[in-house]
Amino acid sequence: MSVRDENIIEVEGLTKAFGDFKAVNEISFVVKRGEIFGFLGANGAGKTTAMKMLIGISTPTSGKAKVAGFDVFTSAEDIKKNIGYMSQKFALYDDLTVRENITFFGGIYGLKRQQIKNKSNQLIEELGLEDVKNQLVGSLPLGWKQKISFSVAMLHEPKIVFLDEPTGGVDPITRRQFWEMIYKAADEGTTIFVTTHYMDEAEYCNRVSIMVNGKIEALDTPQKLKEQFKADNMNDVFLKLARG
Ligand SMILES: Nc1ncnc2c1ncn2[C@@H]1O[C@H](COP(=O)(O)OP(=O)(O)OP(=O)(O)O)[C@@H](O)[C@H]1O
Repeated sequence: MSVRDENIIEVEGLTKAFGDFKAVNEISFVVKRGEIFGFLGANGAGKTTAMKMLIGISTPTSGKAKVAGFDVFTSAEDIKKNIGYMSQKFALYDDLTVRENITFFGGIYGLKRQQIKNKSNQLIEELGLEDVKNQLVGSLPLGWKQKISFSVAMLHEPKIVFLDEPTGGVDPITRRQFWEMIYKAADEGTTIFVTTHYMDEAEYCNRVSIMVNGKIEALDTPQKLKEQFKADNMNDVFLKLARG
């Protein structure tokens, strides 16, 4: 693993309030280049809200954050060009073929026609999609869609990729394959910021933060967290924290 000593995300006292309710309440952390950073928390803990601020689509109420060197308040557009994002709900267009999806998103990310062609061919080969490249994405199993979706989020070779529960509802073998793709991207220097509800996946991260009611209550390597909470596995760590 090639975690480098360069801060690619810097967050300090970041807060998002909806009226009187603070969905994200003064969170602070840094993420290093090439790191796989797990962003955990129970439903409603504030993960998606925090992630939306970091990808430049939601303005924070207060605090500071820099992503890929750009300020979330003043340079949200630059952030969007330098990151990839795979959201929980939106994956790909079901009524476009695999190749059409790649071409469409390549265009959105500003790739040139030849680059899109090269990337599509590379991706189809790497994912073994030759036989299904002209099929509608809607006809493919969820696990395939997720893998294509991840590759599409990486089309423009972003410095960081944000994955919001990328493996939700997918079988364990496909989840494992998905994580192999994550490792490969991290080895190549891409920073991975990932939320998950699967605690076995938390073990695969370099460091993990755990959010409870808008605050980060723990942040360390899986090994250190297990020691700190005298737990056998990340599931126990999570339960101890979430239950208070
Ligand atoms: N636009 C909004 N207006 C008001 N409240 C909101 C808004 N968006 C989110 N919230 C609230 O903020 C809290 C955190 O929500 P968020 O979606 O960030 O949690 P999460 O940790 O991502 O949960 P999940 O795992 O279910 O996606 C929730 O109580 C949610 O109802």
